[in-house]
Amino acid sequence: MRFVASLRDYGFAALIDHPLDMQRVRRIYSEWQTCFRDGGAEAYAMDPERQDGYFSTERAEHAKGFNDRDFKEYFQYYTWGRCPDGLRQDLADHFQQALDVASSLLSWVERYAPEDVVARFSESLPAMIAGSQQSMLRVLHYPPVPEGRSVLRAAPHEDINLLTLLPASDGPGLEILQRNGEWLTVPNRENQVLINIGDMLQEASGGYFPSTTHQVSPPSGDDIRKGRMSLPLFLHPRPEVVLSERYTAGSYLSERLGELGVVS
Ligand SMILES: O=C(O)CCC(=O)C(=O)O
Ligand SMILES: [Fe+2]
Repeated sequence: MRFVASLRDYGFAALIDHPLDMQRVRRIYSEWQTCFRDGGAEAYAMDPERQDGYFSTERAEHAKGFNDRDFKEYFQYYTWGRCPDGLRQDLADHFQQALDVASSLLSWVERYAPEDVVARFSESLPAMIAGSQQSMLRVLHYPPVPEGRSVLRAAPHEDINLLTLLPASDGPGLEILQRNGEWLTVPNRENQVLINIGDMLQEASGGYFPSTTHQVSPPSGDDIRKGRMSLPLFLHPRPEVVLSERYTAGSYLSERLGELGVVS
């Protein structure tokens, strides 16, 4: 099946035909753009313990191994977390719909993975994320690049979680690192949804599914003064889920968050 083959080869796959409401995604972009611009998110400053809320450009993570923070601001939404009232419904609805899609995708991954890889999974992949309180939706805004400054929008990194669902952004910039060491620009088709493997699925599959390095490059040419919005959903297993002999999802996550400069 081509979807699973692409995940195996690239760590990424694109879905064109899917049930996600992309009109809602575009509405989320426009309403949150306003919220970030008006300072409405600032009342929800991120909680270092719980990790929900608003991360300003000063609080944003830096990729593992990088000292400079990415030039971005974002809001981390959890089903149990804080959110401005008027913006909650769309996030909650999108979260639920994307979670359902992700569950189906994970069952495909399992169906088309080789037997010896499936035998490693301590439970079925959809069951790992079912009822998890750790899955998180991130409303991301990359501000226009200030004149004369060179910034990283998202430095090269791998996602920590099991699987990520990334609906089309409102602008280009995403690139993935190919096995030949060259960056590949991912076409930003309006209604597509990208799926990528995170480190936890790489760990649980004994490396069969690669967690591919990706980055968001700064804009150039006419786009230089444009901001960019995106909306990744990071699917996390329940903390007690055994990923491998070395890690549970919980032990893995706390080790990795320490590396991102977002927990004290
Ligand atoms: O903004 C994007 O397109 C990708 C964001 C991303 O890779 C991340 O937040 O982990
Ligand atoms: Fe990422």
